[in-house]
Amino acid sequence: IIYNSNNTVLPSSLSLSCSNRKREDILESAQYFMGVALLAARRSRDPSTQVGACIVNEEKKIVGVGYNGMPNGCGDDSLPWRRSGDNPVETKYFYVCHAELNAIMNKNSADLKGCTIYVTLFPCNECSKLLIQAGIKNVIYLSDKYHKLDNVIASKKMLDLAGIPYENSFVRMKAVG
Ligand SMILES: O=c1ccn([C@H]2C[C@H](O)[C@@H](COP(=O)(O)O)O2)c(=O)[nH]1
Ligand SMILES: [Zn+2]
Repeated sequence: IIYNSNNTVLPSSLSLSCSNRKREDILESAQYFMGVALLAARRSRDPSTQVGACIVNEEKKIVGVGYNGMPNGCGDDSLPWRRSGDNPVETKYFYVCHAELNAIMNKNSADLKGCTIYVTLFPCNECSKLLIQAGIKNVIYLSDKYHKLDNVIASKKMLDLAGIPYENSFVRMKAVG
């Protein structure tokens, strides 16, 4: 049975021609997984940078999704979202849980060995430590806007030493076509 967008059943002749038509614009899997990461990022309350992460296992099944947000139970607006202040305790950086951390904590499988993470921002040094220790084997990222910051330089150093490749998703999609 085929339904149209109003949830009414289509006549059989129409449904036949619809179901026979080959769809040309299906999402390639890397686009799909980064799309899930981008959608997760839209849940973030961070006013300046919203990050989403989607962890995928070797069978290409999503096993964890997360976005940057304040720790559970801390309230949506009880902690500051400011980037700067006289005292670092008044900024977000001591509190916010990174998207990668949340994706790992949200995992629905026993472990993450051999998984790939799709993440909208290049992982910081703390997240790369988590990814390495969790057994993640690949990082696909979208933005590298903080590539000049020491934490990202350190992050890449650790990923390199651990033999974990990282790839920009635009480059990857071009290669896949
Ligand atoms: O690996 C990372 C690095 C950063 N984030 C989050 C943490 C913050 O909420 C923002 C960065 O804020 P800026 O205002 O751009 O400094 O991104 C993350 O989730 N994962
Ligand atoms: Zn991080």
